Amino acid sequence: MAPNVRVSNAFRAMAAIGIPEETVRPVLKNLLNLYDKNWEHIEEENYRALADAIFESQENKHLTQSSSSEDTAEQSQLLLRDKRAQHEVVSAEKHLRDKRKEPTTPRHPSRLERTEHPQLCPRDKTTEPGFVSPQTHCRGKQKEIVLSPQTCHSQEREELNRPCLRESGTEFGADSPQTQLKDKGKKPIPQIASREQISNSKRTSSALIKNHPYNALMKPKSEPFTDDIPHFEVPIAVIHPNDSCPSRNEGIQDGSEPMVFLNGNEKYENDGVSDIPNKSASSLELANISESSSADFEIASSPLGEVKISLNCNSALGRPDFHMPSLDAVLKMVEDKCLKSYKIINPDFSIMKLMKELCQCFLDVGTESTGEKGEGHTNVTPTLDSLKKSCIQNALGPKGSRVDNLNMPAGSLNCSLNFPSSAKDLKGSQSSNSRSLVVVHQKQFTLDDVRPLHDVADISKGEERVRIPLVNEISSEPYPPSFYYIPHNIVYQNAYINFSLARIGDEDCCSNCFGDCMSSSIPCACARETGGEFAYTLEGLVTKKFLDDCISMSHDPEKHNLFYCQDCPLERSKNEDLPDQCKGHLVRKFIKECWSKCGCNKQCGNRVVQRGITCNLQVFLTPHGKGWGLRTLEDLPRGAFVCEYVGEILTNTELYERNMRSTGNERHTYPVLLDADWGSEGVLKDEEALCLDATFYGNVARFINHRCFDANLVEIPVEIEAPDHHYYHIAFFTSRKVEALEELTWDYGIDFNDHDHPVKAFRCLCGSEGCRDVKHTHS
Ligand SMILES: C[S@@+](CC[C@H](N)C(=O)[O-])C[C@H]1O[C@@H](n2cnc3c(N)ncnc32)[C@H](O)[C@@H]1O
Repeated sequence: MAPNVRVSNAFRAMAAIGIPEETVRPVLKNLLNLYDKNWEHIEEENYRALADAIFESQENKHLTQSSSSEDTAEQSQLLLRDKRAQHEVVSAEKHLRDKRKEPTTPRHPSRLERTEHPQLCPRDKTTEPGFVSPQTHCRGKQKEIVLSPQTCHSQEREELNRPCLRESGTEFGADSPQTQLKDKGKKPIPQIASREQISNSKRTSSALIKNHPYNALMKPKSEPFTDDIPHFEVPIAVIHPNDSCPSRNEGIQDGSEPMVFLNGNEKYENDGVSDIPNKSASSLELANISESSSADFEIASSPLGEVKISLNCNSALGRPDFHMPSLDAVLKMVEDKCLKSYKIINPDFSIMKLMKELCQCFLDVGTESTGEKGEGHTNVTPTLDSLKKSCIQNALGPKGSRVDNLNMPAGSLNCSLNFPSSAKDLKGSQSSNSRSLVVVHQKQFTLDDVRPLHDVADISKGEERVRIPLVNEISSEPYPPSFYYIPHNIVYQNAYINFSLARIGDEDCCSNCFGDCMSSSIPCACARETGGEFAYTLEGLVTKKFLDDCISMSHDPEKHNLFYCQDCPLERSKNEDLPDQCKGHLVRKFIKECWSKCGCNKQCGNRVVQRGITCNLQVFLTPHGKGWGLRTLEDLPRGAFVCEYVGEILTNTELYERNMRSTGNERHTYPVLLDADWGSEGVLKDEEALCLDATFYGNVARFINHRCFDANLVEIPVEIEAPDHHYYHIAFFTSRKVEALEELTWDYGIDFNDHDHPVKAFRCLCGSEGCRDVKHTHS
């Protein structure tokens, strides 16, 4: 083969994995020199040697920040000689093949085109809103993590690993146990994947990244770092363990002596750090694991269990070319190195997880050495909780009093790791033992602990078109539990929703309409789903017939169609090997609203739910023990839209994982299953079997209390953006005329007599004559 063809082929192969020609060129040149123009070595295994050399040269470039291309070339040559034969490299061809594999999903037939669901049967309440997936098995699998011995420079950093979130229709990577489950049985992940490659792929196609083997490497967006806390910089105690990870090193730390160096089980003093100002072992413990003379690795902990990791790279000192690298770049490089050098193929691997493991190890070892670990009432919390505690600390005044209006941005749980002198004022949350190591008493810190208080003038914080005030006229209970107010649903992580315009066929939109579709004498294509008639009246209310049908479905589900999945996602996630039979899903009526591909305007009468809340609502403390509730401040006619049920969109498996992790008092709302139209989709994949959870992220609907039978709201599925019927909006409409100041209620569909249900139902205080919580009503 002619050399120029071979060069082009090499460029093409590298381009396929996202490496530009200008990056390839100098490395290829060096490689050819090194291999004496022996192309076979370069071409074998899909240019493995070349890709390897490029990655290493780039890593090296990051490390030294050498701007000279000659330097880079020299470094690549050096690296090439030292190249490890065992490295595995992404197969360029495979990657290219994967990239081409865009999933295509056929348009789903409209409801009218579909065949009717034949089976009729009594309703099973476990399929109702209020049903929480009952899976309970635990999947706490320990990861194998190998620490890279290579030195690197980093400032101290913390990251709070909040749940990964993305706006509906956008994609963030997976970084969760769910991914493990989802990817179960799939091929191992190729071991070199830069974050750029991932995000490039992401831009190419969200559908692609969904199924992309690299998606497990993508991490939730990092929180801002806290990187300049001077009192962490000098160690109080220094540990030199034999291991790189402080595993079971039974070192003894003596809190009465602030400067204690530990080497394995040996203890010796070091005067060099004894005069650290403003330090006290009771407020801060710090271990320094010095692996080599070139780098120090420090871990600090506070009495609250907060842990800070710091890497000091001595070799950087005195180098004129050194500049502070971006932490993201450092983390990315370490992840890449770990993946390449140590062949870590756990799809969940991330350097932040490794750091957290490290913190956990640090605390484990620390508390183990006190001899107090293992008692049922104590627990050393991992970094996440520690950080949260730090936030609480910041939220408290000098004597532990709450500081109102803590200025913490919504959407951020991150906070700096400060150790205020009042740390000890947090009585009950922690204690120090005689050696000043910290034992944190088991306390479940929830969102309530870390979120700022609500804005009583508008609980939506300006997110809605109307203000939604909060009042408490009956007790001193100050605020409802904290949550993030979101006006629109947000995908938690793995839920698959495709909002692409290309998927909306001509029969699913009215591109030829203009102005208000309702003013036309002939209903447009968007009315097709509702039998050729709009579900809304000219006044914007749900039509009587449509509303009656929906209310009847809610009251007497057994009189309506239930669809039985052949392979029910709910049962599948309970027991993958031997799933139970589907318990049935109610086939509900849909409203289909006009949307962006339609020619009408935003004021079109067939756009009600998407315009958001328009009536005046108020969150209030209910008088009879139901907690907070929602009421209207104005009279509402029958069929009026009140609000949507907004929350995180989770897959059924994710909900199961969440339920497994949640503690009883953490759950404030009921997840709602979006199973109304599962029958139209054939066998649903887990990422298509969706539900909403408004516990942590939600809107005002999370305050709507349950009422058996005669609730004044009814929920109606509304299709807006996605013609795929596994995703729709849940909208609440009034089922009758509601007067100002009446509490708004909704029938959660709970079967209070189902004592086998994994989620214990609350004691119903709805007061309805037809209350289904018979045992409690009559006791
Ligand atoms: C979606 S939340 C409603 C808002 C809630 N009351 C609050 O204070 O945040 C559901 C929870 O409210 C309470 N709740 C709702 N309806 C109730 C009822 N009819 N009787 C008693 N408690 C009720 C239960 O604790 C339930 O778990």
